[in-house]
Amino acid sequence: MEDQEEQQDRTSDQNHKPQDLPQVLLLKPPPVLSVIGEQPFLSNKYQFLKAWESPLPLFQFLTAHADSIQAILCSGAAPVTDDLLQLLPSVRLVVTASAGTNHIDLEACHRRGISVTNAGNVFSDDGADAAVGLLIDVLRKITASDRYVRQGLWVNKGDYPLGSKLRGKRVGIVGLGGIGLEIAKRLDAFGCNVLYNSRKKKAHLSYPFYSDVRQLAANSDALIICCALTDQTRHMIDKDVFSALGKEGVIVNIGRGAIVDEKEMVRCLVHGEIAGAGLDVFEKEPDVPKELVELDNVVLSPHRAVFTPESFMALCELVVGNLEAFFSNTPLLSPVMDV
Ligand SMILES: O=CC(=O)O
Repeated sequence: MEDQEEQQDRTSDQNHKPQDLPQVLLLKPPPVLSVIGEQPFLSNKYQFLKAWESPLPLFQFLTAHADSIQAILCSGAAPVTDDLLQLLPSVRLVVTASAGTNHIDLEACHRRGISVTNAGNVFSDDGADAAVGLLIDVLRKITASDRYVRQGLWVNKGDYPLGSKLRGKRVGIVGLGGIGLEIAKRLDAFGCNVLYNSRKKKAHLSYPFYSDVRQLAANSDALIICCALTDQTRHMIDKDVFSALGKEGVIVNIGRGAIVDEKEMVRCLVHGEIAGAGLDVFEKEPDVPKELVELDNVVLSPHRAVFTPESFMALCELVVGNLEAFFSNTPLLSPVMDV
């Protein structure tokens, strides 16, 4: 026999015709949807409107639904610009399925009274694991020596050159947010000396703070970039930072490609002005400068540092939680901006 409460719930669900429900716009499928599927996101409080499934040109599609779209679910693949928001006057919430918010015009959201949520801390562990993994890989030449063995060079050419020890290294973390703090914890356990640069000194932490990223680089053997991409941080890791890091220095970037002056980084790597790099992010993804592909002291990864099925499950709960909170007028779970 069917549970009576459930039957009542279903009856009340049926009273909402989908066309009556407020709509959540998706311009492109965020990666979490492709991995987890749509089922966990379904609700009787809102309806997903998937732009890519419509035969209409985007502009027409958006104007047709302009009054009913109250929220946008986005990811880095589909920017939320002022022009887009201009077309959608009923939008009051932007939920991004990412930690980074550089694809959202935050100033326009603020001006238009639109709240924004992100992935909060759900990616912190995986992001930190990947960052430390890339650092160890570059220092100990793990994927490079894997290639050496697979190509039969161990037999033909002899022993592979030694890598460098992690313990005792001075590692400068650029951006001590959720991911940066998890990186610091892991590096503590590996016996590294952690130092950091951040917007502000964290009063409760004893790691040495450097307000100038060049000074941080000058005192570090490796730099790990995990800050947000903003107007202030774009190309912050430049020629001067690389020269301060020096010939033995290693850079790891799991933040955003454009935080680093990529041309300059490639030049420094090609000329041996820094020792190596572990890179999950690039300026023009998915394009990776061909020089990097040819360098054995560079480890490359396709912007996957923070993604695991487990982190996607947690993200799914958070996204649904934020949408449910918004539509039931309760506090958002991971606000970046709550207006
Ligand atoms: O890069 C991934 C994210 O910002 O979540």
